[in-house]
Amino acid sequence: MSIEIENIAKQFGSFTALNNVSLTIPSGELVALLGPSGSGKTTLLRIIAGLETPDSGRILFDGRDTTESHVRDRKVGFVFQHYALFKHMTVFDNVAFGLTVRPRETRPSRQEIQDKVMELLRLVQLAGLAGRYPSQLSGGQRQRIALARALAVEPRVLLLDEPFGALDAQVRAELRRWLRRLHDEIHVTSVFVTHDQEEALEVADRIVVMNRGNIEQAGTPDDVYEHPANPFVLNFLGNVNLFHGRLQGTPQQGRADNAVSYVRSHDIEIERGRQDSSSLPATVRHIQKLGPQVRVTLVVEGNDEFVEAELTRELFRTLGLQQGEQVFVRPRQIRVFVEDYQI
Ligand SMILES: Nc1ncnc2c1ncn2[C@@H]1O[C@H](COP(=O)(O)OP(=O)(O)OP(=O)(O)O)[C@@H](O)[C@H]1O
Repeated sequence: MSIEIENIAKQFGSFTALNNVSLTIPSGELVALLGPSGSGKTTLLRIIAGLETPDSGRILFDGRDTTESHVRDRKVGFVFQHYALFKHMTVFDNVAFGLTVRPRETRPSRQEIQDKVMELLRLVQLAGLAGRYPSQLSGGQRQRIALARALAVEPRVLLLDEPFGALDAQVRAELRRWLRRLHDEIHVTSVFVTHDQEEALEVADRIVVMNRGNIEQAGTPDDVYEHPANPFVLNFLGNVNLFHGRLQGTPQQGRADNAVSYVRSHDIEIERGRQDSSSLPATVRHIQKLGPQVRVTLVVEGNDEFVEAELTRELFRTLGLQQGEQVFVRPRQIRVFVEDYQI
């Protein structure tokens, strides 16, 4: 089912949580709402769900206005960060819950419920744990059960609010790959909230970058990463360096005086000798090893601007860099934005 978000605005007192937000989510897409804390992601998700009422604007499901319809009638499935499984019920009963509480006329038979729950447990790869209680599961398993429970009622839309937020990094990474595969199987239109750019880039068909109640950009992961619409998006999707009024002789030459050049840390090359005028002399200030990567902080000569470069360990070893050394930095890919924008 497609979702259209039309001019949604929401204030909390004098605070603008959503500022006339519009967005179309095609049927079957997996969309990430990505943004810093307080940018309005959860508020938008709750409005789509019908848990919150917008001050103005409409939400359409398959072209039909849902603004006035009750949460119950929207056929929305939810998964939240903190697993809200019923502690006193087994995994089986948790997943069956949405079906067993249906009024008698629409409730499936006992056998149908049994088949459906077991099918869902197989889908989330936990068929062997039907008899366990939530306290006997790991965090990742609980989230998969929460997802099976949300899917049991065959939602037309699945909404996930930081579903893996409370889990450790490794489980998170596993679960997001799993969610992607699951979505490829079931194709239910899904919207998930995250502040983790890696999660959004890896999982989503489309990323909606939010900031202060506005949508900064919506596009495929490649789009937003390769063609960020503004410095906010660029900065939110990776470490960047700013160069104010430097980098003469580079492609942005001749642009406005207030133009600022942005270069991602992994697009900064470090050279032993100066190749041409696009290299800037710099001193190595700090070296930090981060697993397979090495982050090198440098100070560009002539001003006090710090530049961060990210290199592979291999390249770092080849260069044999030492703290305090003089080298040259060359920005590989430069993006220029006129400075009327605050990150
Ligand atoms: N019921 C409420 N009453 C008052 N202010 C609220 C309410 N709900 C949200 N807000 C405020 O609206 C802003 C947006 O909140 P929201 O939860 O949508 O942000 P978010 O992008 O999901 O952030 P996070 O990643 O921290 O959950 C926040 O500043 C929050 O404090």
